Amino acid sequence: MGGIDFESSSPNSGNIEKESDVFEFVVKNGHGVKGLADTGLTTVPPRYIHPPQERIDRKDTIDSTPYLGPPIDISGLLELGGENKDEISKTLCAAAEKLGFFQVVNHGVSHEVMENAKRAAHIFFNLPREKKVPYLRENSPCPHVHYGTSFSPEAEKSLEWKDYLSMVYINDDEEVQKFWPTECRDAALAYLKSASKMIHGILSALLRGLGVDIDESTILSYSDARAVNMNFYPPCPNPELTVGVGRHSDLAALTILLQDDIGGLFVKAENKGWIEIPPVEDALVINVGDTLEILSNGKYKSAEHRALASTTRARVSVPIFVSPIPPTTIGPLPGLPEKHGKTVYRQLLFGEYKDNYFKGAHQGKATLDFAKVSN
Ligand SMILES: O=C(O)CCC(=O)C(=O)O
Ligand SMILES: [Fe+2]
Repeated sequence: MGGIDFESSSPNSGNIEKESDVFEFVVKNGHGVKGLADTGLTTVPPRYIHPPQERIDRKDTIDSTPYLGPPIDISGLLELGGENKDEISKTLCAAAEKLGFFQVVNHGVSHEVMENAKRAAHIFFNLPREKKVPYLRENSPCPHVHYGTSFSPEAEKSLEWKDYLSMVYINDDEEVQKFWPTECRDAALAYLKSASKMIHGILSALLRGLGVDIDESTILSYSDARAVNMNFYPPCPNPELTVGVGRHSDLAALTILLQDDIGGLFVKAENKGWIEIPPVEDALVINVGDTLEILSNGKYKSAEHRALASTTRARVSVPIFVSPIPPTTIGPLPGLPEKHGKTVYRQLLFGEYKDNYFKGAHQGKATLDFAKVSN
């Protein structure tokens, strides 16, 4: 892992001692936290140090057994006339209700497709800065692709030890996809496409499992927009002082997360404590996002989660965020408030919810307050 190419970077590179220099170097000049890690620093700069209550310590986790079952084999859900469809659907609904996170196997995405997606993430983030800066939000040729670091650097007191690339997919419009970086376009598209059947199967099972009438076109409308993100957590000298991703719940209806073999994904279990979702070869992690919590009137949990960087290896994860498009109304499905005897969330546009979600720094589960009915 050599040093960074100071020649081609900013005028103040080579001197990133001051906090403002760190921000300039990592965020503004697009070196990312990868560029910072490559300088060979031995302690994280103050801007990366999180308050003690936000830091992640594996020793503080609680036993996952009551919350996280074994990976769920969903092959029967995806096959035509699959035998144990009902049983699988019930298992998925119970997991979405209990923790909001579960793992699936036999989901239709091949080992090769998953390996290629992770490899593409490593390839992209290992590119020289010059190849990545064209995708910074302010430079990006298309609103459907951007490269960045941390969640909302301008708004955050402490930054996340993470760079990411986000690629939005609406349909097979090659005009849009042609703006995705060539280094990861094919791998991201193959992953997205082979996950499609599983996404529909899981979303249908969860929505139908709510026990109210819902038609096929409504189910489909909640997954009209998909984004593949590639998260990159470079090796970190002090993972105990910083966070890879801070506490948040996802905006999406569903998230399909491909994590590598390093581990470090932690989920809050019913306010009892944090559990780690262990890497399982060929499994995908599925989690309920805020949108599905809202649609389900609070029955399914959009759990708070966060991620830890590793001292020795670069960790990658590749989530697919499955959402409606902005003009879609979200709110408890008709009939649910009556069934539950209460209305937890109001009806609002997904676009309104999204704008509020991205307004500032991560707020844990507080984002959901925006959609709560006022009492
Ligand atoms: O990297 C991970 O394991 C989690 C990433 C995550 O939570 C996200 O991208 O929303
Ligand atoms: Fe997340």
